[in-house]
Amino acid sequence: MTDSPTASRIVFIGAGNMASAIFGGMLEGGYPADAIVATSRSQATCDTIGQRYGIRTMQDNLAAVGEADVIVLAVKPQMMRDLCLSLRDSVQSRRPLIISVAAGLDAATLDTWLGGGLAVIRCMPNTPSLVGEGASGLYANDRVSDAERQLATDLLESVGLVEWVEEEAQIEAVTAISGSGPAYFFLFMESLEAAGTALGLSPESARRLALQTAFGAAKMARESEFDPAELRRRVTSPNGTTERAIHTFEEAGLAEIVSRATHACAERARELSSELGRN
Ligand SMILES: NC(=O)C1=CN([C@@H]2O[C@H](COP(=O)(O)OP(=O)(O)OC[C@H]3O[C@@H](n4cnc5c(N)ncnc54)[C@H](O)[C@@H]3O)[C@@H](O)[C@H]2O)C=CC1
Ligand SMILES: O=C(O)[C@@H]1CCC=N1
Repeated sequence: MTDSPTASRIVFIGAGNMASAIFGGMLEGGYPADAIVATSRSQATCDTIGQRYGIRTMQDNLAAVGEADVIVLAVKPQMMRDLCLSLRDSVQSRRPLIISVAAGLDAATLDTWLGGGLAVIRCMPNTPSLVGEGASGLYANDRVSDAERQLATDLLESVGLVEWVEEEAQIEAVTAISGSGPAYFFLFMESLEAAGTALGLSPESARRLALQTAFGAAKMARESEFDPAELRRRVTSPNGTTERAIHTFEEAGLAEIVSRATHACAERARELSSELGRN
């Protein structure tokens, strides 16, 4: 399969949004294309992905898995049980490292569906992986070796930040903050763009200003010696314009809204776990 003997052969099952964000980012980071395979049930998707990324694609999961060192399970949580059962025999004979990116499905359930006794890593990535700016939370079951942990770290670090958690339940918090988090920031950008348009800017101009401001603030917050609260204070002149806006956010309960939204997200991850893990 591969012309790159040192690179682990990674098979992505389910070449959708999240898988393509990760392998797209890995390729950008220099991972050899001939060591990555992605599968999809649709031949049209296989063709599109193959052309766009230059990796091998196939519809046949079993053929792909038969040559894998690492399998990244990247289908929707609701599809995962049937997928795992279909892979069970092949996975049991080859015993690759399993990395699941599915929200709400615990490692023990996945391991059981796959026949048991496997090294399973739960990963909660996010879509900015596509541009090398992802954030992934990882949890390993006790069969994962140090070398496999390092391999997973290397793979996910090639698309962004990696945070290991020691308790599997912490993956729900990761989901609530960074897994789903890009959508919160996109929502804020949408709102800022709409507000800019309502205030008289052209939609194009409002979008450019909103996006650049989000990017600039994130870059500054990441690179600065000061924390976000201090950076916010430095924008906020006493009795100035920002103060009026921040006051409006606070009066409307922004912190409470963020808390409720992230708790609802984590709760949905727990619900998925009990809905899907029961089978
Ligand atoms: N989209 C996101 O921001 C994030 C998604 N995730 C997780 O990633 C997983 C995938 O989500 P998305 O990429 O958003 O979904 P998606 O729907 O874009 O991708 C899933 C892909 O799997 C394919 N698929 C389904 N069954 C298959 C099978 N048996 N064999 C091969 N391919 C199959 C589908 O055709 C689809 O292309 C989910 O479990 C989700 O919880 C995790 C973190 C962030
Ligand atoms: O919305 C979802 O369920 C997935 C998991 C985290 C981000 N997207």
